[in-house]
Amino acid sequence: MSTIEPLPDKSSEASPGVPEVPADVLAELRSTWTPRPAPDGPGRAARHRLAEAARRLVEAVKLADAEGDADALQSVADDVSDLAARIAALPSLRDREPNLADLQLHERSPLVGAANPLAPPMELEADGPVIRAHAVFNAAYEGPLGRVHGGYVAAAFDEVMGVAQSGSGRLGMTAYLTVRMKRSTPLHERVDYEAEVTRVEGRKAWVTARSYAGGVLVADAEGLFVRPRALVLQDEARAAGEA
Ligand SMILES: CCCCC/C=C\C/C=C\C/C=C\C/C=C\CCCC(=O)SCCNC(=O)CCNC(=O)[C@H](O)C(C)(C)COP(=O)(O)OP(=O)(O)OC[C@H]1O[C@@H](n2cnc3c(N)ncnc32)[C@H](O)[C@@H]1OP(=O)(O)O
Repeated sequence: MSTIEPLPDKSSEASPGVPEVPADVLAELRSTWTPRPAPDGPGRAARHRLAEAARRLVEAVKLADAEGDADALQSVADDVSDLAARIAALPSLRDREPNLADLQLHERSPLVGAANPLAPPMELEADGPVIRAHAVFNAAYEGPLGRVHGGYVAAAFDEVMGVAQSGSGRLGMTAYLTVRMKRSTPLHERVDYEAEVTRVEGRKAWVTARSYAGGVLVADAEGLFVRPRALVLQDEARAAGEA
């Protein structure tokens, strides 16, 4: 894979670098995302299958030709509408407290969630300090013809970098994300991502990432993740309680 110059560091302060994160802390944070667990029962496996079928449905709808048979389109619109009503009538997550498996990113996220039909889904993998990911974007993600929409290019980076920030030892929210789109991100072929923390300062973590198609760099990104003040206060209260 080609390497690139890192994006410019927007801070004028001296870089304190990335502190060593204790292995157990890192493992606990990372275990939330990688590896993707097998479904914890037949209900979850069926839900994943449903999401996969819905992905195919969305792509097929996106590609349905308005110049084709209008009656057939009306007819399937009725069917899909009925289907949506049938699914909505099933027991819903709105009706109970979610459990841990429901809350996991790889279950619910719009990028990596196996149960979320909006997710390609991306696959994540921890490789030491680096988070790697890959995805194939179907026709539903098309922006410029044959290429991934720039908003999804950025969203995919946010996800991978959001997970990579666990390399800082604490989790924050995306404060800014800068994506440099050097080439178009192609549809229908595997796109690879890598992301890592480059610098940590208090509750701020800077993360950089790159994406590749066919081994060629297509985009890179820099982001700042900030642990919200309220959570830092909770961390401090917990640490004081444990002391
Ligand atoms: C709940 C957070 C922790 C959990 C993390 C999230 C999910 C975890 C669960 C599973 C997910 C795991 C991986 C996630 C995968 C994908 C991640 C996606 C993450 C997101 O998709 S998340 C949604 C989009 N995201 C937002 O919805 C943020 C909205 N926003 C805020 O919630 C606040 O804005 C916040 C919290 C960012 C800061 O608020 P705050 O009050 O705690 O802190 P404050 O403003 O004082 O800033 C403190 C210091 O950061 C500097 N600073 C702040 N913002 C800056 C900026 N933009 N540029 C440059 N510097 C900035 C200040 O200048 C100051 O610097 P200094 O201390 O040096 O003066």
